Amino acid sequence: MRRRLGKGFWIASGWIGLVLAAAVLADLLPLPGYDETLVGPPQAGPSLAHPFGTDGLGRDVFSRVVYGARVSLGVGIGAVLLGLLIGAPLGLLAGYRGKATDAVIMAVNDIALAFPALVFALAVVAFAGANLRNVLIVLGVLGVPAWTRLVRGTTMAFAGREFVLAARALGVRDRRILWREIVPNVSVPAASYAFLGMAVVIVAEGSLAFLGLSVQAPTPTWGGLINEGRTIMENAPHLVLAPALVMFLTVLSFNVVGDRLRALTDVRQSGLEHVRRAAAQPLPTAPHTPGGQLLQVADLRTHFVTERGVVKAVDGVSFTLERGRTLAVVGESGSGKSMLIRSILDLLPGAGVVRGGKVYLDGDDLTGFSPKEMRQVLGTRLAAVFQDPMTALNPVRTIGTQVAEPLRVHLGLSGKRARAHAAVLLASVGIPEPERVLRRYPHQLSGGMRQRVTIAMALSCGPDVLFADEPTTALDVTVQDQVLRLIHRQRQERNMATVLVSHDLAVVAEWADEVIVMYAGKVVERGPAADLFERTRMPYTEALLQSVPRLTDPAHHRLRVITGRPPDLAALPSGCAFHPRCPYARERCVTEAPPLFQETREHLYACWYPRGTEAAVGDPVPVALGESGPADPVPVALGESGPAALGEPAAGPVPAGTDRNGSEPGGPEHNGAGSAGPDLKRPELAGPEGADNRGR
Ligand SMILES: Nc1ncnc2c1ncn2[C@@H]1O[C@H](COP(=O)(O)OP(=O)(O)OP(=O)(O)O)[C@@H](O)[C@H]1O
Repeated sequence: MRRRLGKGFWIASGWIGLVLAAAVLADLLPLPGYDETLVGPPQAGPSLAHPFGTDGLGRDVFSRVVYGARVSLGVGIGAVLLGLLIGAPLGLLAGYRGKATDAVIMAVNDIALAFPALVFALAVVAFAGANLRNVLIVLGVLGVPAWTRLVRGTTMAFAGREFVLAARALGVRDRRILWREIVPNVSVPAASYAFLGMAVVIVAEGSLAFLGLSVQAPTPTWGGLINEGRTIMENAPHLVLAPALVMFLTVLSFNVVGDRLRALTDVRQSGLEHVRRAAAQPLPTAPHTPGGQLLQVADLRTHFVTERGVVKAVDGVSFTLERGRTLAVVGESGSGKSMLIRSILDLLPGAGVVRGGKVYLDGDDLTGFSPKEMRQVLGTRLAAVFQDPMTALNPVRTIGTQVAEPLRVHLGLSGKRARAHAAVLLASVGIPEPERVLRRYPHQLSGGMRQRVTIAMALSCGPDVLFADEPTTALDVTVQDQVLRLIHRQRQERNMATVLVSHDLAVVAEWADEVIVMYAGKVVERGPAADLFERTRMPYTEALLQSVPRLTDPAHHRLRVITGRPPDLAALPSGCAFHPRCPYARERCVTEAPPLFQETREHLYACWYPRGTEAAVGDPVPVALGESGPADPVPVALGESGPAALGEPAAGPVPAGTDRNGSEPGGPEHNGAGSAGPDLKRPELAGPEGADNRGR
């Protein structure tokens, strides 16, 4: 810290400390009184007895500058504290609550900012009387809008960070999140701004004093001293130079300290697109009766109302999950994987977002839960691990306080017992010397250790379902496997269900029982992992599989990529959203969006011309030459939200050339595995087949 702050910071801090100490201890210092006349010859220059000389009445200027510091620093510190006390809570509220609260607070704030501050200060002080209290109040109140703006911006940036999301996913109350997660992080930029603000207030007070509108004589102030000396400046320049120099050095020091503290903070925007505050209508909800599954998601939709239009980040996703199983969600970046998880956990960003559909946990309709009820579920029955363990942990709190948090919140353990339990938890996820790790800060641990900590936190209250959103993306490859093994082992030991978001198909092939492939917010293929990889039907899934690098590829082999760009979710192409990138697209794909068809009871796909079936016979046919092709498949009776989507058998016939029981279709045209299927049996990607060859 010392090295990063630099020498300038320490010199400036030293100067501020010196001036502050002199101002506070002035009465104890061996100084003549600030209003004691003729302690030396009038207008005498600096000497040993009077380092800053004397003024026209023979008063000691050094003593007057020291006592003047009381007013300048007193007003500086007092006004900044006043602005902070009013502005910071308003900023926290606006930044954390968002929506209407933010709109109202910021509208009032913007009006306040439009006032010409100094003119306002002059008018108020002239009217109410020039004294220390009035000057302090006026300058303090004038600082409120800037404080509100600063704290609001910082709060917003941190409210979108993963450690806040993680705290929310643990069911921690808003007030506690504000105090424990946001305030400590806001305090560093706030401290920086406080120093910069003090410099501004000292100058403002000096200006008022110079105009005779601050504390009145005989109490000296720096601005007042400069004003006094101005008239005899030609004969005694030290009368102006001494207080001006001290004031200059003090203001400079406050600026240097504030600036160095600011450089320590790296508050970036959350990266979320700007969302228009539109009065979005709730999406209709599909009627559905829950069955006996642990987690059931029915027709889940998450739409963002943005300036570019409605972004359908999640659009009608349905699936079910049993205890002890792992469901993998795969897809390119931006396909809606994370939003699906956040939508299930009800952890969506506030403004402009609408959610529809149903989420059932053990038969309980979570979509009907109040925020308070949802907080009881998060952390206890549902838990989440996020991508980057560095951002998922609060950098300014020790591991111990963070791991103990859910234990205190949900299990009501006392500080000591929570800490003891936290050590046991850390040990259970393979962290050596847990007691020592509890005292550490996140940056003192390796990436793998940090992710183990977040997993321990997520598992602390024994959740039924663990959501792991790309838990290994930010980790070294050597650590990735350990973390996935850990999640897998914990899943087995605790009989949890796991939802694993990943874009790494090798990981999915190794660890998942079931797979959902997402494209443009929709499920385009879904089924048991082995079945889906062996009998890939959707060309997008096939393309994803083909783009996985293989150890058997020759050296300098060009990686296969999915051509084209992922679609703009606010302006999706007509028909099948994948058709502009699909080498097999025909006319029907351009005009009609395919529903989900059944390959087997569990294996569903959204494609008019699925791979490895008669419908896909022959070479790719260009869109322009298209026709609707042979043997149209028959959609699942109720689309994704229907019973088949939730594990019940579908009505209606199955596509020609396919087998509802999932047996291998015959005939030379059936490659049976899509073109990518056999690759998944490669030892380097999938390992030996079978549901549980992973009992590590
Ligand atoms: N606040 C928001 N406003 C508008 N659109 C958003 C917002 N948040 C996310 N989106 C959009 O939702 C889509 C899905 O995002 P999501 O984060 O779920 O993708 P992802 O598949 O998890 O990608 P990645 O693998 O990169 O994390 C993206 O296109 C994104 O632009």
